[in-house]
Amino acid sequence: MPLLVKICGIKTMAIMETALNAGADMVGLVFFAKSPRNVSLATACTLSGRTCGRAAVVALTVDPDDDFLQLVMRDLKPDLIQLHGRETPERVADIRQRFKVRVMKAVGVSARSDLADIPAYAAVSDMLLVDAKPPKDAAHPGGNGLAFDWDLVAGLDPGRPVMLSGGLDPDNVADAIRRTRLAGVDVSSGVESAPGIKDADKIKAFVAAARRAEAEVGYGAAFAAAG
Ligand SMILES: O=C(O)c1ccccc1N[C@@H]1O[C@H](COP(=O)(O)O)[C@@H](O)[C@H]1O
Repeated sequence: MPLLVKICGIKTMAIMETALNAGADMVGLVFFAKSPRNVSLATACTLSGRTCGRAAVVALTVDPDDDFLQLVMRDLKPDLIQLHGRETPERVADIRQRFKVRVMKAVGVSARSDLADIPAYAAVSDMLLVDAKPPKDAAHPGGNGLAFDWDLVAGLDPGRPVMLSGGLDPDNVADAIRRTRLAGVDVSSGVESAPGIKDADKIKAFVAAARRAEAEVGYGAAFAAAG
């Protein structure tokens, strides 16, 4: 399978266009009021319209309630809901079933013991995202630009595609891909010039570096060989 590259926290048309032209497979729209990347539903719908099917639209939510999800599903119709809060496996299953939507559950990792929850989430999610566990006093559950020990998730295969995030940037993404060989990479802070301000050159550099590493590692080759 080809490597998936997600650019998260897009707020403007120009940056959406940059991410699409750079070759991002997934674009993330953040619905979290405390985030510098937060967008309104109306803005998200406008941004999403620009994709014209060139990338999957991901709605990033944190412990969303059903009323909010109903609006998101009615107006935005995202390809995927990213759940980046304290959603239990039961709640993930409930959202997936109730709203008939694909879900990607984020799991915070700082130690091997954090991987214990992965099988339960894999059983009820379409994809997983492993991210740095936020510090206890962090204002945000993600988007903190913090990396974790990638060796903890190297080759992780819970039966669902797993994306890597947390402190990735154009300079370290190739190493992260080589070391983990996960299904995809997701970035927010690492392609910004300031919190919430995306940098077009960094986005292009990030996607290019990820694609070079993808070719070097041979993503897709094993899949093709397997038939
Ligand atoms: O981006 C945010 O502001 C955000 C807010 C709340 C939850 C998650 C958020 N972002 C996600 O966090 C990871 C890591 O981001 P970073 O590259 O370390 O900044 C990524 O999946 C973002 O989608």
